[in-house]
Amino acid sequence: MSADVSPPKRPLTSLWRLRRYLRPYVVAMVWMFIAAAGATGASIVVPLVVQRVVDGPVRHRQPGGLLLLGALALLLGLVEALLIFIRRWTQSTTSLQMEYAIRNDLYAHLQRLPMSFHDRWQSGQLLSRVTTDLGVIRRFLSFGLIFLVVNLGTYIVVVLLLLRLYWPLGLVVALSSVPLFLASRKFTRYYLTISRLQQDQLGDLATLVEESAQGIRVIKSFGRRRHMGGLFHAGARLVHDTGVAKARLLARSWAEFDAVPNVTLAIVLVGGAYAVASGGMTVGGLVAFVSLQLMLIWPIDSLGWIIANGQEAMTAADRIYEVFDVQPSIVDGPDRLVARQAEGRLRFDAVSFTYPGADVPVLRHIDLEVEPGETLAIVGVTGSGKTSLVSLVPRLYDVTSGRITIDGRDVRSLRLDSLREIVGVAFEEPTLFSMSVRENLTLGRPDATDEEIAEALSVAQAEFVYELPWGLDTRVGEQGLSLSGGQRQRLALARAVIGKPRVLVLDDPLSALDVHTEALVEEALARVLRDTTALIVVHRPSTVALADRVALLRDGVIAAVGTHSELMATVPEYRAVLSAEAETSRVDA
Ligand SMILES: Nc1ncnc2c1ncn2[C@@H]1O[C@H](COP(=O)(O)OP(=O)(O)OP(=O)(O)O)[C@@H](O)[C@H]1O
Repeated sequence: MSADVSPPKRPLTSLWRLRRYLRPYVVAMVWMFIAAAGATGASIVVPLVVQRVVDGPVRHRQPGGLLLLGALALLLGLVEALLIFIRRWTQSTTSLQMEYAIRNDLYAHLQRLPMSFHDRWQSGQLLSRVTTDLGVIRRFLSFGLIFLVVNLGTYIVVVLLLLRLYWPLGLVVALSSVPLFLASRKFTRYYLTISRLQQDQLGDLATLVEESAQGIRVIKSFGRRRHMGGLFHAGARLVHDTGVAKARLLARSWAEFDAVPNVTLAIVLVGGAYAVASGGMTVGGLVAFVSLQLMLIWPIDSLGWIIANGQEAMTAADRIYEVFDVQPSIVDGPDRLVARQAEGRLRFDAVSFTYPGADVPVLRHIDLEVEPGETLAIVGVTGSGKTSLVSLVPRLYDVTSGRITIDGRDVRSLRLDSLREIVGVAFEEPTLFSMSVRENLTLGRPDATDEEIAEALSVAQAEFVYELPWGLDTRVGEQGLSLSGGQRQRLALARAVIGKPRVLVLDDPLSALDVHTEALVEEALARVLRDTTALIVVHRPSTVALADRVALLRDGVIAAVGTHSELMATVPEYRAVLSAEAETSRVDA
């Protein structure tokens, strides 16, 4: 998913849908509004006290009367300050708690979404949704929403008071809301599109930064620093241009919003002076009128900011619900198969598979049976569908037709935790997380004992971890100690075999190992494979020796199945594939 210039489709609905996160804080929100309304109420009363001061003690030259009214004004000021403190305290805690809850739910949802979703979405887009967009929503919930309600309330109350004080000028102020309404409508229309565009562009930029951080080795070794710099520059320029357009729109609208109360104020001053001169109004009345009207400047001025804030929150909510609305397609089945009692008979029954969104199937009518304890190697030229085939067993993707069974049970009928306890997996690209070696190893089996860890490390010939500065507690991965490709691969293999899963799926797990280490790993792995059903994608002829039988995959179809020697003797294509692979590995070595 990349930047999309179309405006969001249902922004208000998306924002409204977030109300369920507000629900636990309804009481706090009510207090917040009461405090905000109280503070504004206190500040509105002050001009009315001033009116009494001007028309009373000042006009009649009675300083004694000032004391009481002065004390009242002081009290009102103190009440206002206290209420503002209560509002700010409550709003920051509740909005941060809401942000925390939404962020946790969004992350959990992302983890539930299938591989096909992650294939389609840029990681930077997801990153910006989990960070920036949630921040925008928090700011709206903590400021925008409150000021929207409070300012609207202030506007209505003050206009009513003004009408009561002197209705002809009150009417002028009331009518000034018409141009304000028109200006805000125009602003809303453009701002929504532009803020969505900018948020999408920021997501694209985050993707670029992430990819170039991950691929820094390739960028440097190919001397592509300038090229990547150019790409970043172009992306950053887009964000800059959109930001400038957004700021100009805001500035223009701000000026329009600002002009209205100031023009109205000028009319009021002239009209008010005339009304006082002709006896329609007292001096105190005019002072109160003008003071009250000045109180409208902030609510009107901030209108642009509040609308902008609200619109950004709508866009952010829309972007978040785009993710929330994707239903996890790979979900738990009803059955549980106890890992210890599973036999591990694996069957592909007329399996076909097409990647979501693709037109052509990558696997067609695959029929395979792997007996408990048997090892089946998958061999085929690059792109023939080997990785796709093995990814279907742990349900990284679901078959398009046919079924895969373990002990006669369709994998889709099993609970995912049960399936993943039975199936251990290692892929060619060994991903390690920024955690300790132990945490990386026990990712799928948090309850693994030290003996099980030691056994797995011995199978994968990965005892080097004991030599690391803090042994099993050494932090590896992106933020930790850098390991070599072969070391990472051996850790990933150990992670797969830990706790002896009934079914082992290995996608070319030894590709990064030197010939000597590979031989040692194979020897140890052979012992594990005796009791485990295994499906191993194999490129090197030496690894084929681990397998009891081999299936040759050609263009997504099983072309031949048999023992290594049978296929070597009878299938020239098999010989060709393996000798080509052997050639490649010799060159690699
Ligand atoms: N996530 C994906 N979405 C769409 N098509 C994909 C995806 N992953 C792989 N393919 C396509 O499926 C086909 C088979 O790919 P696959 O990775 O299964 O082949 P392979 O035999 O494992 O290749 P290799 O030996 O190079 O790893 C390829 O044509 C590839 O372009």
